[in-house]
Amino acid sequence: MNAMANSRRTVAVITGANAGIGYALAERLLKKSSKIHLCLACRNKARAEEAADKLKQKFPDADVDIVLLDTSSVASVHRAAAELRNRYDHIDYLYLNAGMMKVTGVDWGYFWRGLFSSRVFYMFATGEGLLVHEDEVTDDGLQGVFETNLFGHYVLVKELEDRLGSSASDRYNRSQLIWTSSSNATRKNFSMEDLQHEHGKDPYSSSKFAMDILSVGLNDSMNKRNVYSHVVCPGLVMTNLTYGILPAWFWTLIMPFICLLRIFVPGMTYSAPNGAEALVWLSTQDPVSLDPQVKYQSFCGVTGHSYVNQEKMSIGVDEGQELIKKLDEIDESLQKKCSKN
Ligand SMILES: NC(=O)C1=CN([C@@H]2O[C@H](COP(=O)(O)OP(=O)(O)OC[C@H]3O[C@@H](n4cnc5c(N)ncnc54)[C@H](OP(=O)(O)O)[C@@H]3O)[C@@H](O)[C@H]2O)C=CC1
Ligand SMILES: CC(C)CCC[C@@H](C)[C@H]1CC[C@H]2C3=C(CC[C@]12C)[C@@]1(C)CCC(=O)C[C@@H]1CC3
Repeated sequence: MNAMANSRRTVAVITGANAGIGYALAERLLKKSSKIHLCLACRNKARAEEAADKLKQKFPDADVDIVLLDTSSVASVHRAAAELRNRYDHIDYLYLNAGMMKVTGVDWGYFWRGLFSSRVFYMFATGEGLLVHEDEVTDDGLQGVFETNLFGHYVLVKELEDRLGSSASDRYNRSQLIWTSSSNATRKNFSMEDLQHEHGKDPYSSSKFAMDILSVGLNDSMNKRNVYSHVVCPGLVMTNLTYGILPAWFWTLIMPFICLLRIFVPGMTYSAPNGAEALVWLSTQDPVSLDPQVKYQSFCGVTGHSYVNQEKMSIGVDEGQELIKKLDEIDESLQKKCSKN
């Protein structure tokens, strides 16, 4: 039995919920059950309020609130976690969805070569090697993509630990961590020795692969407390993130081509509600029955119907443990730095 079927109120917190996939997820969860309490965890107050108002207009009975959270700042994550602990004694679904990617261009030479090669469909499905990335350093002194996509979320999970899951005896008090990962996550862009991807060319892919490893590690350490972690790949979705790569008018122009491409590349979900399919589906599943080594992908048929596909990952539990140890070290060193200042 999952939390939806429980009589106490079901609480879902979604990071990056004011736009794109996070907002579509919020809408779809409310459509499915008006009883769910949603908390939109967003970095910008005006954008968060606008999203909450829009949801309340569409679902007048909905129970929606906001919390300010910037995953690129550990201080903000601590404040948000304290606020969430204050408001809720239990969180059923924690969607770790906020994310960013800084792209300066598309490698069109690589694209055209790929178009006439055997890796053409893989290229469209993953975008591997097609984008030219840049990164920044945050006020915490960490790499921006790493902190925003992964580390800030990890600290949030740690800070909310006593609001997640339960003692093993109360089997209904389960929590699910649902991470928005990506098909772009590849092992070859990740190194335990360069966790923040200071020296590499694809910080986004690195952060998403680290997310896949982290999820496996969290299952190992948290399943006994009834906390289950899973990664999702929403496919290629038209959001502010993709409009940062190519303009909206271009994506609209090639929409028929993208829909046709679904014959070979079903991850071309295109719309945010389609992209949210696997995120919604996971909330309906008994997490105990799910495989921690599977990535849940939102797929779409040519006619536009979305469905969930499961892709086996190949990640060792030892890798998960090692990553957690390294993230804890970064967390401790930041805390030391804070206490000195
Ligand atoms: N679009 C796609 O094709 C794919 C997206 N994804 C992933 O899906 C997730 C959602 O992205 P998507 O909806 O596409 O993109 P959007 O840019 O539309 O949404 C991203 C959300 O994350 C928020 N966000 C960004 N940085 C921070 C931060 N530092 N602190 C808190 N919130 C932040 C944004 O807030 P704000 O509005 O204030 O900027 C926004 O709400 C990301 O993790 C992305 O990597 C994965 C695969 C494919
Ligand atoms: C004619 C067009 C379809 C050409 C577009 C080429 C590329 C810009 C895109 C092809 C595959 C896309 C892709 C992403 C970004 C845009 C592409 C590279 C992502 C990397 C976006 C973020 C993700 O998390 C995964 C996406 C995979 C596919």
